[in-house]
Amino acid sequence: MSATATDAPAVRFAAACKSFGDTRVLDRFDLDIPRGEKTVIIGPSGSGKSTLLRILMTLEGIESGRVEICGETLTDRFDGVERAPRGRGRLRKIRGHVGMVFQQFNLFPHMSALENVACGPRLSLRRSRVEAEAEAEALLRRVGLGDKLGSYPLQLSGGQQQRVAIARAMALRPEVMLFDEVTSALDPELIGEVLAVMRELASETSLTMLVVTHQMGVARALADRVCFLENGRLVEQGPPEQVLDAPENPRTREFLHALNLA
Ligand SMILES: Nc1ncnc2c1ncn2[C@@H]1O[C@H](COP(=O)(O)OP(=O)(O)OP(=O)(O)O)[C@@H](O)[C@H]1O
Repeated sequence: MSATATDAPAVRFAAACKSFGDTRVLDRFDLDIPRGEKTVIIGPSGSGKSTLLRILMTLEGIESGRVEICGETLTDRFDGVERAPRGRGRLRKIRGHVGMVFQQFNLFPHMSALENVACGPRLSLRRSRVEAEAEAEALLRRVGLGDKLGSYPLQLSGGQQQRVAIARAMALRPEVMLFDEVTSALDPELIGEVLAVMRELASETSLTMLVVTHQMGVARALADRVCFLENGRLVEQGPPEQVLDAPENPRTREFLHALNLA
C-alpha cells in the first residue's frame, strides 16, 4: 500500500520499467525525491531523462514497477500490467500536483503574458478573471516581468518567454515542478536571467524541483542532489560537489570529461 499523501515522497519511482519497441528506456529504475528537494538529472542523450518527466506528467505509462507523485499512484494495475491512469477526474488530480516547463516555451501566441499566466487558473481552478489576473500579475512581477504584462510572446525575448512559462506553471500552484532543458534553446546571455528565477524559486519556496539539463552550470546552481542517468539506470547520485567535481563512477567521469572537451 502506498504511503499517505502527507508522508509520501514528492516523487517515487520503484523498479519502473519503460520500453519503446525493443528499446528499454528505464530499467528497474528506482528514485525517491523527498518533498522540497531540488534534484537535477544529467546524462547522455537518449539516457531516458525526458521520459522520466513525461511519465510524471502522465504523458507516458510504464510496463512494470510503480510511479507515485505526492502519494498518488500514476499507474493502475490492470491484468498484471501497469498502465497510465484512466479517468479524467483522476488524471486532473494527479496533474494538479505537477507543473512543467519545456525547452520550447509553448506560450499561446494570441494571448498577452498576463493572459498566458491567468488562463490556467481561470479554466482549471475556476478562479474569477479579477483574481486570476491579480495573481498572474504578482507572479510576472516575481519573475521580473512586471513591465511586460500586456506584451505578446513574439514581442518578448526567449529568456522573457521562458520566464512567462515558469510563471504560468507556478500559477497552478503545483507541489512539484519539472523543468526539461529550459535553458537549452536560449542564447548564452539569456540563460542567466532564467536561471536567476529558478534559483529564487529553489531558495525561496518549498517546491520540489526536478530539473533535466545538459548544462552543468545549471546543475551547480540549483541542485541539492545531482543524479547521473545512463541507459535508463541511475549510475551515480549525490551533492553537486561530489558528482560533478569528484565523481566515483567511471561512467560519470567519462561523461563529464567528454562535456569538458566539447
Ligand atoms: N515516443 C517515443 N517513441 C519511440 N522512442 C522514443 C520515444 N520517446 C523517446 N524514445 C527513445 O527513448 C530513449 C530515451 O529518450 P529520452 O528523450 O527520454 O532521452 P533523453 O535522455 O531525454 O535524451 P536527450 O538528452 O537527447 O533529450 C531514446 O532512445 C529515444 O529515442
